[in-house]
Amino acid sequence: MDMEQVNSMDFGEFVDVFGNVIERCPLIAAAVWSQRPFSGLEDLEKHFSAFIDALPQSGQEGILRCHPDLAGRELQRGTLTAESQREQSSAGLTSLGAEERLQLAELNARYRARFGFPFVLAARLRDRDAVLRELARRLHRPPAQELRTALGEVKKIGRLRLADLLGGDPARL
Ligand SMILES: NC(=O)N[C@H]1NC(=O)NC1=O
Repeated sequence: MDMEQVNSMDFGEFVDVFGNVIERCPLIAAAVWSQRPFSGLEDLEKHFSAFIDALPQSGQEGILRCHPDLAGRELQRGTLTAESQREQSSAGLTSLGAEERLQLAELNARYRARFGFPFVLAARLRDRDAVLRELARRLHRPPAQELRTALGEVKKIGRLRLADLLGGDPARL
């Protein structure tokens, strides 16, 4: 898909294609569509990012709450989005042993109790040991700093998903 094709999409097509760039937040793609034409992948990514940055804290936390837990109930039930399933699988989270799954569930619950939103991290960029390490590390950080980090991870996930859709190199975004 090239930018000319992206820029010629009507609203419905655009939201169909880019609606899950930010997990379960098609509203963001709907808002970004009005900013077309886009000069390239980087430009498109900037618009997603700017929308997130412009939200009040309640909206930013809402975005985080739209994310499924890593190796959580949705994975067990098979109800993850296709993108999330692929990402969690690439970090080895779909093949955890019972003990690791329990450890992750316990840390996820502690994280959610402390911050009020789920632990979010770009799973494709880590293996399962790194996921556990990061979770244990971020659990103790000040809430304002943690919100910033978590939103940074949402943007990384979005950048990788955009690069998948547009055939770009995410490292060069
Ligand atoms: N909780 C969480 O980080 N979920 C996300 N991470 C990722 O890479 N895909 C997701 O759905």
